[in-house]
Amino acid sequence: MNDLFGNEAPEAPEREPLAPGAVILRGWALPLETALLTALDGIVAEAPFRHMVTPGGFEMSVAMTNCGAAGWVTDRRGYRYDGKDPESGKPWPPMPAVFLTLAREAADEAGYPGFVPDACLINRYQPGARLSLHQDRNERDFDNPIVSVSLGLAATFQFGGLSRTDTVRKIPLRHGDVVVWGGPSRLFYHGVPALKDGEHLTVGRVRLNLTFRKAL
Ligand SMILES: O=C(O)CCC(=O)C(=O)O
Ligand SMILES: [Fe+2]
Repeated sequence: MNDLFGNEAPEAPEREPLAPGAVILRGWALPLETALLTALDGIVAEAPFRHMVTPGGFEMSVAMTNCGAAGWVTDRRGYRYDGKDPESGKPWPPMPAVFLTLAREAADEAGYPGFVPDACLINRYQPGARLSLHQDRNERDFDNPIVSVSLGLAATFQFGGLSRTDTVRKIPLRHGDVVVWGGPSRLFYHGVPALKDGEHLTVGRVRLNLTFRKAL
């Protein structure tokens, strides 16, 4: 929206209810864009993106890395959180302050005050990459919400219910959007169908997604 002088006025981010306990905060991460992307570069320099293998032996199309005390990993042995990057044997890079602030403030805005994540899974979708319908359930307890930040190319987010066969809503997620789900929707099925090709002005030909969890 323009102000009286014809300048872009900073708008209050839109809050879009998604399901009981779940909300989309449109553009919530935009003010932190540069700080987030700079911090991400530092993480990826230490712990590069890699395509992990599912317990069933399939290579994931989404490339992943982590920061924080715990990182989500998958291999032939299963899905789990691990304090160390299996590629390097070293602890995952620490969670940057700007990540923590963003996650805490978004959770607070969504009605989950006091959220202190110890894990941030970083997903990189190149055109064609997808994440099939799943629940986030490798965390120790489900009292804390999931805070999910979208950067770069737009994607469709599928959000269903507690059962895999529940009706799935399809919501476009764009650069800077944040989705928070917890409470009654903490274990709702969700996924991302194949990413459409495109070019994002600052991020390039890719979508990045950060999911903040309290894993331990
Ligand atoms: O990329 C997304 O928007 C969702 C990511 C996700 O569900 C996950 O990493 O568990
Ligand atoms: Fe997920």
